[in-house]
Amino acid sequence: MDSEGKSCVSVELSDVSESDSFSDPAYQPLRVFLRVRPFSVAELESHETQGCVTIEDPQSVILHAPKESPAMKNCERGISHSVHKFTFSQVFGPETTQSEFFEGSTKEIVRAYVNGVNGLVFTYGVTNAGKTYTIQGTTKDFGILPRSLDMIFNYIRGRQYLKMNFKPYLSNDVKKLEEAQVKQEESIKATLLASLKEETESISNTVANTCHVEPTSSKCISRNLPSDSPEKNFVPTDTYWTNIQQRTQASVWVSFCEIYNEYVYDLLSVLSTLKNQKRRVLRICEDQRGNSYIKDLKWINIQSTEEGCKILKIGNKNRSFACTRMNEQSSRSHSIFSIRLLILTDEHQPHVLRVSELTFCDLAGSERCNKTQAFGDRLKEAGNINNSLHILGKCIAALKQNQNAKMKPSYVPFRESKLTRLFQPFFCGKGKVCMIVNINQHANTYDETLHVMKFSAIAKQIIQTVLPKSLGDLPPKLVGGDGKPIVRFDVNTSVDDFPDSNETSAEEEVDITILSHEDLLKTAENLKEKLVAERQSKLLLEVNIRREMAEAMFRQLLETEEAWSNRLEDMKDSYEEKLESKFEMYKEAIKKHAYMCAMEQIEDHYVPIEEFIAEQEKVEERERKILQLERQLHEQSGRLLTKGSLHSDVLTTENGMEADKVMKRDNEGLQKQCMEKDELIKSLKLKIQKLNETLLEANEGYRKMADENSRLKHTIMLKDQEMNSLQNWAKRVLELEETVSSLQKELDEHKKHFSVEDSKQQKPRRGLLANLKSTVAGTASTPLGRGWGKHEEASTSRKHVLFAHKTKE
Ligand SMILES: Nc1ncnc2c1ncn2[C@@H]1O[C@H](COP(=O)(O)OP(=O)(O)OP(=O)(O)O)[C@@H](O)[C@H]1O
Repeated sequence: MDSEGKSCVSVELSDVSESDSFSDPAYQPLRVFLRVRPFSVAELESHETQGCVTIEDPQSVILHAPKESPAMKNCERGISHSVHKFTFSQVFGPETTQSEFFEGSTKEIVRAYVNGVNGLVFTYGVTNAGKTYTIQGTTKDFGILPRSLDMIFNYIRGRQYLKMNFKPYLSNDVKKLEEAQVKQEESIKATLLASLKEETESISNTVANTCHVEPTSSKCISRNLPSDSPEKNFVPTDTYWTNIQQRTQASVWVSFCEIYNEYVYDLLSVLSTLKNQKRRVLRICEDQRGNSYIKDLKWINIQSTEEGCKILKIGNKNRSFACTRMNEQSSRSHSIFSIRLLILTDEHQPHVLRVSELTFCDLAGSERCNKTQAFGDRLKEAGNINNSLHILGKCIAALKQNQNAKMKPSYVPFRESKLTRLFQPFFCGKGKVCMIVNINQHANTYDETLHVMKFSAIAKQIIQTVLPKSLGDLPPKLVGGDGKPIVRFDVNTSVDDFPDSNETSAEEEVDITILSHEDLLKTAENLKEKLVAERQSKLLLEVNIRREMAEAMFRQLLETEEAWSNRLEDMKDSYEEKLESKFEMYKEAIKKHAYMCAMEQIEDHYVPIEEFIAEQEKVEERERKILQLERQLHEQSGRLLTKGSLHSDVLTTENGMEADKVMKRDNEGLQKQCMEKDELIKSLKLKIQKLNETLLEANEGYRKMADENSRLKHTIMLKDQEMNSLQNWAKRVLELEETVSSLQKELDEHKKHFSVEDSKQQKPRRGLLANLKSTVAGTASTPLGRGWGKHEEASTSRKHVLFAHKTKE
């Protein structure tokens, strides 16, 4: 890079060295990896712009803004840089294989996971950047998820607990199932796997290439991994495990769900073929330790990588099935695949030693809806995706800020979206997090990619996560088939150490009549907080949706205006062209007509000009002769008169008679010639007159053309006026925009007002019912309640205004 380029570089990670000091994975709770997708054959053939992404070294990458991109334009205006440098835990270039990527990114987390540390791996990036490819891979080249399953089964090989009577329960507990329940589990699993009949063959073949399934079907040995692969020689580092491994066994359970439009759906629920059957929405709850879990989510026991892959395929199938039915695109939802590893001890009388969870989340494409031109359902969908990713960004930014002891700790809004609620335990010190940033090298998605990189730059700066007091690190509980606690799994703890088994396990299942006064107050307080958070998130969502709607409408109006003005311009041009061509046509016709007339006349009376001149000269010559003869006649007569007086009358008479005869002859000849010439002159005058008439006709035609011309000019003027009225419309749209922003400010003020008023609401503690009543009444009568009502009215009136505008349109 030249010096000029260097001066343009904005280094996004100022504290790289600081985070590098935590190079020991044990101290690095969040690692951020970058994977750059290679160009596809089609992209290479279409000469997709290259050179936007340059990998500088294994930790850093440089983005160069392509020409004509908004980023480059901003750079030219001096608003931002054209070159950005980003650093990551590791950068994987386009040539990286799936195996190399797994080794370098996820393996560490799986190693910790089998030793009891929870893990979260999520992919982030724009659509088509390779997120799904990285997590799932292809049937020929597995992604990190099948590879992790393979590693887990390799690890527990020979120590696998094959019965299904210990099942994951709530967030971190285990349920011991009765015989009947075990049978039910087995039948659920069989039904689920049967739903993949047709694909079974191909999966078996593919997985057989990866795993060699032993007769028990529970043991799977990697074949596609090199013989010296660390997986094969993997030795648990956990000393505790090593000491007790002789009597430990492991049971693996998986779940697969998706978050679509802020609703959680189970992808392992067998869907009915009925067309109008709606998918069941699942709820996110919290256990008494504050850990989130998805209520009623299906957990399926798997006994090999092959089964895991089948479950993945079934979930994908259900996902795409639901998508086709609702006309969605798969990348419009966040998919979450979780693996729970139950470590059991004592073969004869098994107890659960610990439970660990590894979650893979394939986030929806992070592109913004402005680019996708979304409306209606698509806009709502994009709004929800944007919102959940935005809240994830807010949580990450808050976590980053809270690392700084000098700054006031800020609220981490985990509860504002389903996604962050589920991620919360991982970000709160309950495990390791690995963020995989996927990017492609397309110039046309450069701005989105830059946005993704900036997001990840903040995440990369998180070097320490929080552990709130409410999230105590209690060991898992064992409950019976009826859901009542049996024992808490701690080898050193007896059953007696545990409090009343009727403790609340999920917030929505609380029976308030059994709660003490203090607990009730706490519950009310919690509910109030949740209500506030819920309202805030809804408000935020509404503001976002409104803003995006307004933007979309404004864009649409601008486009309409542009289309109309283009149409007007086109019409103007075409009218002008038509006018010009008509005018030319008439001109040509007149010329032709005049020429034809002239030709006709010329044919009838054609006298070549030379002849005409010669004739004229002849006439002039003759006139001169006549004059000469007349002069001679006068002279003669004069002389005759003189002679007559001197000579005899006889002579005079004879000579005079002779001269008279000659003169008479000459005179007659000349008169004849004169008459002929007069005729010629008359015919020529006639010709000139006819030519004049033709000229008049041509003038008349020209006058008509001029009239037509002025009429068309008038039409153009009218169209100009129409265009002006459209421009007035555009101004009105701008005014609407301002109204929307002022409404937004109003909403913000309501929010502020609410939070101030809420903090004032401290009531004296009284009896149980009185407290509840006052809490409810207080909430209803708060300025927020009223403000909320007002806001509803305002929003309704705004809707009316918008509706009125739309009707006008
Ligand atoms: N590292 C890679 N090597 C080869 N091909 C890749 C790689 N990464 C992605 N691809 C290919 O690129 C295409 C898009 O990848 P993928 O579907 O994983 O993108 P995505 O980010 O999950 O998209 P979406 O958000 O729309 O679901 C696929 O055809 C995939 O096979």
